[in-house]
Amino acid sequence: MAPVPSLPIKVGHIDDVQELRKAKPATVPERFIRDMADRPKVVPNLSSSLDIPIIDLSKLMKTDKDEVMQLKTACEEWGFFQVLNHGIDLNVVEDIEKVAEDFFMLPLQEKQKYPMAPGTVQGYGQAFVFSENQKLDWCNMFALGVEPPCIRNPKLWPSKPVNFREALEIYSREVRKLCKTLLKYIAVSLGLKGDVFEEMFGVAVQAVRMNYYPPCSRPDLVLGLSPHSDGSALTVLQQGKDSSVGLQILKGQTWVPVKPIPNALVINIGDTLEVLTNGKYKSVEHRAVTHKERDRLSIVTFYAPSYEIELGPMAELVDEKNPCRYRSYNHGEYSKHYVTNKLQGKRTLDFAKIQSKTSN
Ligand SMILES: O=C(O)CCC(=O)C(=O)O
Ligand SMILES: [Fe+2]
Repeated sequence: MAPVPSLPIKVGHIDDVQELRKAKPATVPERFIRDMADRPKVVPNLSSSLDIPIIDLSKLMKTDKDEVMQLKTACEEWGFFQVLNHGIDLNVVEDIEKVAEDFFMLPLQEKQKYPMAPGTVQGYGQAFVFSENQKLDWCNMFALGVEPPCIRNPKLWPSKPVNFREALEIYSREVRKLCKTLLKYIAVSLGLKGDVFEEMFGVAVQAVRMNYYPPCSRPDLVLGLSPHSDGSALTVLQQGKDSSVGLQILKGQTWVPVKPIPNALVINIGDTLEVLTNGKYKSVEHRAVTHKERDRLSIVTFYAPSYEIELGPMAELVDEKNPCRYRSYNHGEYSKHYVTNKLQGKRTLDFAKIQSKTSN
């Protein structure tokens, strides 16, 4: 979450979706209704045979060869996996969920004490809205920069619920450890030294976004969150315990639902890792859909290198068969590019792609 320009941005009136839900208008307001091609197909109870891979971290930490292979396949073929035995205490996971839920359930007036200014990405509101005619997501967001301390905006850290700050600090510390561990084994799975990312990243940037999706009377017309890939190196996503299925990832031409598994965390490869691995491990487009009766909560941590570093494909992953597919750039610049553009699939990564006939 890099700083964003101070140009005035006109986004028009943005309805708060929780308030809309309470008011129960006869129709969904036009700004939320997607163009035909972008609408989610609602396929009731059709359980997809495709499931994203599951990785057991306790096995990885014993450098179990099979598990490292599974991780490699998960990163190469899916860009997404669920991690079991992630080592984060259940209380820590439950506490963050509780404070996030309590925050979203506060009266609007209280939440609006922490507004996300148009064109910025921290605070309460809707991120990635840059114009009056842009379609809106059926989602309320609350996002905060966490590490390093210089990216924090203390005015946006809420005083209610009272234990919010403490729960977020503890959770973020644990997720940071998890990201470092995962990156170590991701490096191993690439045949690289385990500490290669840790050494390269400097003081890593960590931000959290809590997404709350109220039920929507017409889930067939709206999206909870527009299709996008994450700008991070790695993302850790916690799905609320009682939440409906909502996250979907694009595999080929199919949107595959990510079914919540109790006590698992969802991990995905972000754009930064795609660039560093020269496209061997790709970020994958994903989106959220809504449900007619059930709400959904997700708590998402983005983990990325320091804004200071220059990055590009790692030399070990570039050769004659795998020519360099991305240019080198400053990570802070990419972050700024990411947060100043609307979410539109993987288009943000065009920033770094070297266009060639063979690139995809
Ligand atoms: O709510 C979800 O499952 C998706 C969230 C997400 O992709 C994001 O916040 O970047
Ligand atoms: Fe995402």
